[in-house]
Amino acid sequence: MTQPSTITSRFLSHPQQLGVVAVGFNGGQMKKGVEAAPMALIEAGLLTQLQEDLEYEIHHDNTVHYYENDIPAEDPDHRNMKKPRAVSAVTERLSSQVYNYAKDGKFVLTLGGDHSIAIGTISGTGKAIRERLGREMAVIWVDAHADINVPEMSPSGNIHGMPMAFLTRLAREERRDIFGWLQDEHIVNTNKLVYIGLRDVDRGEKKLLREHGIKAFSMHDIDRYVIFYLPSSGYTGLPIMVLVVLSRWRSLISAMTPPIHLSFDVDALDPQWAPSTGTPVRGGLTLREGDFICECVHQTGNLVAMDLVEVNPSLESVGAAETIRAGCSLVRSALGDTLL
Ligand SMILES: NC(=[NH2+])NCCC[C@H](N)C(=O)O
Repeated sequence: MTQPSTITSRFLSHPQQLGVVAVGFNGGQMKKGVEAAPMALIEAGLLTQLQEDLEYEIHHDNTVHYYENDIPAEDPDHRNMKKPRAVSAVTERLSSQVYNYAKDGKFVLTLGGDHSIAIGTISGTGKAIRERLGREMAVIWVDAHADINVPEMSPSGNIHGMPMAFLTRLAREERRDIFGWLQDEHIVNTNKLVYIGLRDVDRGEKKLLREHGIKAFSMHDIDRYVIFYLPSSGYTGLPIMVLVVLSRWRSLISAMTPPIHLSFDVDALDPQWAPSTGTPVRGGLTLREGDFICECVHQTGNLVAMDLVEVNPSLESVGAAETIRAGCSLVRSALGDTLL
């Protein structure tokens, strides 16, 4: 039915080896259920598909990590952050789990969990890439939200809205137990960050994106290419968006020759395709557009790691299965599955 990827990986020494980390963590936000996503994705057959159809050699401890022993009993708010010590301890542990796979030149796939876990995954791959290749990694963040709130300006205090602020050092904290463990080797340069799919960006975040010249393709950008190119062509919307965004993207990506960590929040998809998520926002990507982004990123040959986050199977009874299926599809596309 399918076959392994034909794309040559530019940065992995063992591109067919897949390190998988299953992170059942929900402490970056307040809704229960997101911790069940890794098990739901695995039960839906994701790892089997990667192994059997795409011929990956899976390295997984067959455990969903809930990090119970890392979560402190007492965790009062700090600088407007909720559960700061828990998120810090879990992401610190996760960072070394991801690093251990990435340092061997394996691809690392992390199944979340809420998006706060990206503090762990991206810091772990970033450190390994610096050590292995002596270069900085780029991050493609596909999401309805920018998740770059500095704690004081966050409207919710939920850390899943802040990971990119800590990872770029726009937010800093000296306390070791509250992200003070993040070192230079873990950090992402703001000029190596690209957003896709944004449509719910807080006021303070908009200011940060502007001030730091952070590249972002919002849903407006995706719509614009469709509308501009539609009248002059016989194609329907999607292929045109594909053509235009692809060409925009190709140059962006070749300019961005660094290794890429793809952090995909399922809420980048429209709730029509992925309703079972904690902070859904209407007007998002179709499933095909999401898959297409993943396919393009795979085709660069630069991809070294992927996170899939914010699937929450308990929020919707009917929509949960659909959201899980969409999540599986995104991961397969990023790992080289093709339609033909
Ligand atoms: N990963 C997510 N779903 N993030 C949603 C963040 C929502 C809002 N911007 C906040 O900071 O609270």
